[in-house]
Amino acid sequence: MADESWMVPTPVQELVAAVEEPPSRYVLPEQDRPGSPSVTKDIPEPFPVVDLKRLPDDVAEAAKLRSALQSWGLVLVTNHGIESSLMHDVMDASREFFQQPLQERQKCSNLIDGEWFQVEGYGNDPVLTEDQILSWNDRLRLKVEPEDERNYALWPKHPECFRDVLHEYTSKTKRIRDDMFRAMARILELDEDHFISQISDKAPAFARFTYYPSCPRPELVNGVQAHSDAGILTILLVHNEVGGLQVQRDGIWYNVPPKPDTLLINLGDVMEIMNNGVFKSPVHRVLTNAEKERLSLAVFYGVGEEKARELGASLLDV
Ligand SMILES: O=C(O)CCC(=O)C(=O)O
Ligand SMILES: [Fe+2]
Repeated sequence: MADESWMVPTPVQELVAAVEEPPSRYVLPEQDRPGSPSVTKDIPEPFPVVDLKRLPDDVAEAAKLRSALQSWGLVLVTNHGIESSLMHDVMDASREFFQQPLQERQKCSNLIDGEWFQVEGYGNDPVLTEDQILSWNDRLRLKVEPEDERNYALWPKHPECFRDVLHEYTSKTKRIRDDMFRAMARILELDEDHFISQISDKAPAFARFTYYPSCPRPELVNGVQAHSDAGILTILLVHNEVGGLQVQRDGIWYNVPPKPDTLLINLGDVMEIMNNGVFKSPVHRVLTNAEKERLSLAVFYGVGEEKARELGASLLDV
């Protein structure tokens, strides 16, 4: 039988302990490496930070949001309704999960029979071809919406609070999603419920916890390869403000500065289609770091397959 072990790489967390250099499967072709030859800059100040609670009544705040979504497709939000203690709790729970021995983490594995990828669970993203360049991260991906489709068998049992904390966190991010929908509809002079009414109660959402171990040669690899998110919008929380996220515009990569207690919201491809391209779905990537590990939690909101098909969007992760 053909050797198909390439389909199931060793978790990066285990790899780092064993190698001094990233293995060739992680090394980017020269032209795609961070910093070369493309230019990297810091996002020009002031980077858009929007107060979510003030959006409905404050024209200046809404103008900031419009400009951020038109020029970057992403925005940092404050006053979003998630207490800083809950932000810490969800990240601590995630860190505790990744700190467990491999055998424990694999109880949530995204492989069926140790071989076939499923969309949920712990591991790496699907490896589709033998020459695919791998990303320097391990992740845990869980369906959080609709709630009755959660597969709790894949949710970590340790730490014990994991389930409750993630539930509380995602019930709040859903409210943020809806606040953003209403704000975008108002900006576009549509009925306030325009976007909300198009999204069914059965629309899916996934939480993705990503762990980026520190990398001995960050200039050779990507933490996450360049991509745009497929769905409607993504709400991102980064632990301890470790940088690394970059967004591309006009061929230039810009560093996105993380800020304490803020969430980063970026739009996805389906949203770009739904608003006729006024607001962008940004191409972004994550770089690694020689000194620090990085931990993030992204909650991806989609429209569901039926609506995506109607809109002619890609059916992946919607
Ligand atoms: O970890 C991050 O900062 C972003 C990850 C990301 O872009 C993704 O998972 O789609
Ligand atoms: Fe992304």
